[in-house]
Amino acid sequence: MTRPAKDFFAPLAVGAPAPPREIPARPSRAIHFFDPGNAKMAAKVPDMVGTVDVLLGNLEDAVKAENKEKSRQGLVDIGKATDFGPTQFWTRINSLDSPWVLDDLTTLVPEIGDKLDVIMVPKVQGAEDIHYVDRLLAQLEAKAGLDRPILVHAILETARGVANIEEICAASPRMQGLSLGPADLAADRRMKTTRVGGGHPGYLVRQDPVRDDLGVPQYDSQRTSYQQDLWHYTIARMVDACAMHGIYPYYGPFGDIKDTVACEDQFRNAFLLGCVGAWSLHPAQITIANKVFSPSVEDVAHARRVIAAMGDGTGAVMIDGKMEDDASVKQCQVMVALAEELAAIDPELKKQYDAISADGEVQA
Ligand SMILES: CC(=O)SCCNC(=O)CCNC(=O)[C@H](O)C(C)(C)COP(=O)(O)OP(=O)(O)OC[C@H]1O[C@@H](n2cnc3c(N)ncnc32)[C@H](O)[C@@H]1OP(=O)(O)O
Ligand SMILES: CC(=O)C(=O)O
Ligand SMILES: [Mg+2]
Repeated sequence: MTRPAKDFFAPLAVGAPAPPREIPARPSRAIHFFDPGNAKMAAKVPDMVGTVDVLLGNLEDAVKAENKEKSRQGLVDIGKATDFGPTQFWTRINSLDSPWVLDDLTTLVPEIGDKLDVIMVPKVQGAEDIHYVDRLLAQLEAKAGLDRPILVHAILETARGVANIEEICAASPRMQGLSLGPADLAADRRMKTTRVGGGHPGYLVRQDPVRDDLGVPQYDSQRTSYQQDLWHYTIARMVDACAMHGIYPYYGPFGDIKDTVACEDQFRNAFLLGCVGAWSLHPAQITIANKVFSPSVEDVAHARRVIAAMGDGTGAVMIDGKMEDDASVKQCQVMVALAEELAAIDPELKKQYDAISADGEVQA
């Protein structure tokens, strides 16, 4: 059950910081996963600061059971030693039914709670999971004397989690966003796939058969087929639930690291539908996410042109043969606002966007 409005923003423990009234729109095009217990990966973290929007120390799946303590301690060491500058610092804790999660939270909050921006909670099933984390975080924050609340991000990776999506988003003012967990979700739904995200060649639609002169279908005729997106439904639900609650949706992992082309396509589908970022499992995927989740110069130029032409934003104008009105100007404002947020943290993008005049002309 949701708390009544008068209590929704009250701290859940005496001395805990006040929960946020609004979740800031911090750029998070790539949430880059690393195992803090893996010495080679951990050594790369300081140099990655500033090159990626989010660095996430992963403690859950992909960390072997025998290495859980080592990874947790590695995360504490990295958190203490690193100045994260403009880069956000997140972690993915172990699942709430695991033997490790309590130690994850009771270690991380006192040790590096002042550095952690967001805690990602896997396999969230419903509001009850967020309520548990919310109260425990408040108690730990109060005990540690933190003055800033840690935000919470839920991974949707069970059918129940997807069915309860709205209540999960609404469960706490700490809720920062949702990620798709396609691998566990596929298993939980009993989908017949064996991949970590991405498409499947068998999930397609096929053109109707050609008919002969008598109208008889020629089933063995050449028929084009089009692969479909397995994740469209879930991402679309996530986008609506997040937009309704003022929080942020993310595509999750794309496991075929070598298939950079399909990764870019999958990320772009998510970007176009409304996601703000995706996960990166390997350094090569940071470049892809940064490219895809940054609006192109052409799109920003067009958006500025429409905004300039629309004056106070009402009425209708014709630009390049297309009707623009109040609704298209709002889309253009979304594009320009994102470009401005990204320009503030990405000097290369700033240079590109600065070359676009207020009325959409691109200077050479
Ligand atoms: C379904 C889910 O839950 S998804 C989320 C959980 N999964 C993860 O977090 C996986 C994270 N990524 C990884 O573990 C690794 O990238 C793997 C296993 C996929 C591939 O690792 P490798 O075989 O070492 O890849 P590769 O040889 O291309 O690595 C090149 C270099 O990048 C480093 N590297 C690879 N992945 C990462 C990473 N995520 N972060 C930082 N450095 C990395 C490697 O250590 C290697 O360093 P070196 O040049 O000093 O030797
Ligand atoms: C992202 C994740 O944890 C999954 O796909 O299962
Ligand atoms: Mg998972």
